[in-house]
Amino acid sequence: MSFHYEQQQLRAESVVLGELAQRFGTPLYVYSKALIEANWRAFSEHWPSPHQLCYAVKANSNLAVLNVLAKLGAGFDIVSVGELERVIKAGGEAKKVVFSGVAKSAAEMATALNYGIGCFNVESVAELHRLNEVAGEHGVQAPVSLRVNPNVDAQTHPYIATGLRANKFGIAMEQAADAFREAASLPNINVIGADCHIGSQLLNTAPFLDAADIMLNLIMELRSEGIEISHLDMGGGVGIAYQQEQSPDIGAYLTALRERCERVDNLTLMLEPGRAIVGNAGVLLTKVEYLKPGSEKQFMLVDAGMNDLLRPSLYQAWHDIKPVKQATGASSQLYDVVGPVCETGDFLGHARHIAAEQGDILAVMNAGAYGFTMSSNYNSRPRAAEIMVSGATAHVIRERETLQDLWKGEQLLP
Ligand SMILES: Cc1ncc(COP(=O)(O)O)c(C=O)c1O
Ligand SMILES: N[C@@H](CCCC[NH3+])C(=O)O
Repeated sequence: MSFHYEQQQLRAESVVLGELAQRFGTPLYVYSKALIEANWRAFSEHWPSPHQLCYAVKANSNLAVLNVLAKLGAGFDIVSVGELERVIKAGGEAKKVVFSGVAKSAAEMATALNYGIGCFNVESVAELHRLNEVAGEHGVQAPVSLRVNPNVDAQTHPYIATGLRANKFGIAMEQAADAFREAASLPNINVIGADCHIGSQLLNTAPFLDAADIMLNLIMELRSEGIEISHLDMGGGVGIAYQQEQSPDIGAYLTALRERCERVDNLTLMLEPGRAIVGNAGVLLTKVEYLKPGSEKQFMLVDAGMNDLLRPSLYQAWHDIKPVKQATGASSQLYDVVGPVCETGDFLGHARHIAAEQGDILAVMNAGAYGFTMSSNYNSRPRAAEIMVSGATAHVIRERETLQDLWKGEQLLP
């Protein structure tokens, strides 16, 4: 299944990636439907009842991806009205949506209330008051969970750690109980949950379990005061193997989490996985434009850049880079694989041994999460097309942007 070589050709399920590059051009994102489904089931099959899994839409928000997950019964974690509208368009149910994000506007709150979303994950007391007002204007009570910042070190890249005191996310642990009391006193707020999300790409599950203990203690304290928290949402963050790391065993993690939660009665558990669902289910195909022997290094110049896949430039993230055809005759050499964007920081991989020559197609692996969703039009580069493979069939799920798309809405002065 998924991405593998067969007769020296890299395939997505049974589709040859080199043929997709020829048919649809590059740069090209390609996803495996079967792998997305298998990743989802790794969570849902280990997850106790009552439960709700909310896929984090920011990881990959293509409508086809959301639709595949909606059909498996997924809920969704969103951070904007744009993501909410995508979920609805893709057939997701508003009541299974949780709305995270530190700076929700009043207009976004109103739209979410109109759709009847499942829960607002509120991240500050100021936001709580705004939501109370907006809900009042709509004559409804807003279902609310407060996002707590448990001050646990996620042991991940500093840009994607979110659960430390110094981070902007959630309500500080020291202030959390008071914030819940305040929430419970507001007429248009219905406090139903508590949540946290300590960071992304965690390879060790111990910080999640530490955070769960902290959250469970808080929930017990609040319940003893009559504040009936009915769900605990532990966010996303489960990491994947980009290099040779050992990724967490989902079953073991969920079992450990479940055992901890058993000490609180009638508590619904929720999770918001993103990367673990789509990360390894996508690749970015790119063509070698030139080989350039420098005086110090050799460069492999490819047609995908930091605007297509930002992770290496932003986090020094490592993605494996493989030729889609093995044994082409090219000899393996050491290259910096760099893109066409006018930035020294525009690279896909440094110091890689690759056997490829001009015109060959490479696959940048594990690019299904935070790949296309973080892409941009920098240097006036149209964004890539996206393909979803299912068995032997390749479906275009997003057309390549055209040059006309680039200046849509722009106006010359009169
Ligand atoms: C609130 C929230 N939930 C879920 C996620 C998904 O995280 P991941 O893709 O690491 O599972 C994120 C992103 O880090 C997030 O900010
Ligand atoms: N964008 C990040 C993950 C951050 C998730 C947002 N909370 C990445 O590519 O790894």
